[in-house]
Amino acid sequence: MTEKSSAATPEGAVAEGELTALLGTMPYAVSLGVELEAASPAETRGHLHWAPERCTIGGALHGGALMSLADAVGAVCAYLNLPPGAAGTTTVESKTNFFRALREGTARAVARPLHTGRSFVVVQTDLYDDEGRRLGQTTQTQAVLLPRT
Ligand SMILES: CC(C)(COP(=O)(O)OP(=O)(O)OC[C@H]1O[C@@H](n2cnc3c(N)ncnc32)[C@H](O)[C@@H]1OP(=O)(O)O)[C@@H](O)C(=O)NCCC(=O)NCCSC(=O)Cc1ccccc1
Repeated sequence: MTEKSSAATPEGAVAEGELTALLGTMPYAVSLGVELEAASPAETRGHLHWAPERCTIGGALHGGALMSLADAVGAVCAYLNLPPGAAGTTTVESKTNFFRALREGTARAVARPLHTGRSFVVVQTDLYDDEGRRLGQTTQTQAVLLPRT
């Protein structure tokens, strides 16, 4: 995410009516089918429904799709934790463990900040199935982008 909008302040949650516009700053996530449910600095939630065209062999949701879900939800969480004066954020590192395959239902992402610094925001995103079983976990590092002069 490279542009600050007036949709939210780092102190507060994003209004429900602003979630679509916020996700719309990431067209790839939108085209994949990621949906944003709630976004605040403390916790951001989103989901991606299982679909055959999002699968790899054996009907398992593709790992890249899960990473994309985690990255999009994590990026919003990082954005909401940017320090004053920041212009935006971008992913510079990401690591995912896949604990179980998703073959039906919905992958649900819950992102929380691990570290909010002047240079980097680190976000941990847990991925769950509809039964609350953990599908995986992503830890990503987001750079704090300053305005270009
Ligand atoms: C199977 C295993 C790898 C290992 O499981 P463990 O650590 O030993 O854990 P545990 O024993 O607790 O079992 C947990 C569940 O697994 C089931 N199960 C166990 N063994 C087998 C077996 N031999 N065969 C089948 N299933 C087996 C087991 O029944 C249980 O389910 P249940 O409770 O019965 O319903 C598991 O961690 C897994 O499926 N992870 C997700 C992998 C995944 O979906 N990756 C993404 C797609 S790849 C991709 O897209 C590439 C890519 C990536 C990134 C970017 C771009 C591209």
